[in-house]
Amino acid sequence: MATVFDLNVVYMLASATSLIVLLYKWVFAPKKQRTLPVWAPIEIALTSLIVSKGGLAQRIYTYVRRYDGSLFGLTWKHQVLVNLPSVDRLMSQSYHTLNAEPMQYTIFTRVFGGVDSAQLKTKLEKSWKDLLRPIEEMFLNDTASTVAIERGNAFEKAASLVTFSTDASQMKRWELSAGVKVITPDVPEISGAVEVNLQSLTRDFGACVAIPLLYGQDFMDRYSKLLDDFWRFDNEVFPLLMIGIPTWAPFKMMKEGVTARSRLLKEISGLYRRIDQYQRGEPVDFGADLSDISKVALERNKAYDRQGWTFEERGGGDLAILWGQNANTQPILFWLVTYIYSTPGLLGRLREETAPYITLSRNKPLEVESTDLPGLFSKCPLLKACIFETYRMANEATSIRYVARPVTIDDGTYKHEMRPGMFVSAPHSVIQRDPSVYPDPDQFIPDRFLATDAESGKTVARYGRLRPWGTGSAMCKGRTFAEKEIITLGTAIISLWDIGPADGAWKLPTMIPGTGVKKPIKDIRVVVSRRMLN
Ligand code: HEM
Repeated sequence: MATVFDLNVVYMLASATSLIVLLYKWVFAPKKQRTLPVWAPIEIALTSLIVSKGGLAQRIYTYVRRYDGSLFGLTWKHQVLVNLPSVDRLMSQSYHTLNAEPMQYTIFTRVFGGVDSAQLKTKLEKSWKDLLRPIEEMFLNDTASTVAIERGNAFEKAASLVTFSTDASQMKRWELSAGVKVITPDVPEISGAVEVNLQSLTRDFGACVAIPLLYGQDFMDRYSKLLDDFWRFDNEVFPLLMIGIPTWAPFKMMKEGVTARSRLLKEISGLYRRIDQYQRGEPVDFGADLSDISKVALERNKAYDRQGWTFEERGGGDLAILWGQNANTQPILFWLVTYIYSTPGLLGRLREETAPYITLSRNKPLEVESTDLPGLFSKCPLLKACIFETYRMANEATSIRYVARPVTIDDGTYKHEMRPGMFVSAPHSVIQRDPSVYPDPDQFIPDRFLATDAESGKTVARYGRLRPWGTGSAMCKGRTFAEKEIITLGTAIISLWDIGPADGAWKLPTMIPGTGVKKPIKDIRVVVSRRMLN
């Protein structure tokens, strides 16, 4: 009897063990699949939170994690590298070892509407470098990015940041979602005042300057819902899709966001159809004017064409670029403007610093007559420090790579062997609110990024440990343009406008995680009036 019982137990244990082994293999075993696990973004967010808060949660996590040292994560498939000292060196490995392309394919198919298939994967692999090259040529190259910024006419547009109009047909595009309320009308000698939603106004203003540089003015004018659709997609469905929530999930936010994405995809693929007609010398749909379309879009169309991308696929491929160009830059502009106006004394210091590089008209209303953009970009350390401090407060950059070949991570006293098939992520923002790195981390203190250059003795802004653009060879390809855009638009706004809180005192909104840059939980109501020179 006892033997039968023992055998039963043995059989049960054997079956349970086999089941566990099978399940383990199914969940954790190496697979050929080269997409980021859906739970990895949650693991990155939770790890960053737990590690920055410390305490019991961190002790438990440290105990149950799979590796030691700077590596956090429960499975071999994905590891989060927290404050790894050698992270820059590790991420600078060639793409044969650490590859960013599988991550891009993941976002492309999970978020930007690409339909996962072996053919699409091959198309992306074969086109990836040709699709990135034109972006590097326009957005990373120093001269080309300055030329692009000049073409954007930001100072001229900024003179109409608010038009003091209540008639939508007379308003500028960036005012349309800003809840404009005219408080006092604008007359020649006394500036009017309008109450607006600052986030909406600044981010749409930035998008209206940037998007035509990429896709031409006709695209903006033809697609009247572009900005609403873009922000709805970015704010509402991007994070949900990234963690694998299906597009059919029955809630309003998903439904509306997916509809907005469908329109974006349709409009961008329509644009690429027109670009294709234009390049082939065929009649262009609607007789659209494509004379100001960027070389980026023209070159990308040729790259898509070489690998036989359909126009629908081109729509998804370029939604990624439209998103990359705007999703971080415009919210950073909003936070920068908010911090400049709400930090006592800062506006005056910045107006003084930037004054030598802009000539203001003495006429009313105030306008910028001429600018010295190279001077603005290279000789305004305080403004740059303000932008760095804004990144520190609001930006959450992460570098995610696929391990394509075995690699050893050098982690001080530890050495970790990473095997092909896994993903590693470096959330660079973990230190951004650490008081041992940045004293008074919740205060906006731009001067912390200023230093004296040992050779020239001049004051310069230095990034230090901040990594807003990620790191390594897949670091942001739009960073030169983005920084110049933020400097230019920020300067244009502070030179021409006074902005104050609508209810008498600045109260900065709580920040909530976004898709890179944090969002305000609620927009801020402000009063905008013309700057009056004495
Ligand atoms: C403040 C604005 C911006 C921020 C904070 C930002 C940040 C980032 C970050 C953190 C990455 C990932 C880097 C990594 O994996 O290590 C990235 C990638 C990228 N960004 Fe930006 N970005 C900004 C603006 C732009 C602009 C204006 C463009 C222009 C189109 C752009 C294009 C790209 C592209 C193409 C990549 C992928 C690079 C690759 O995989 O090789 N970004 N960006």
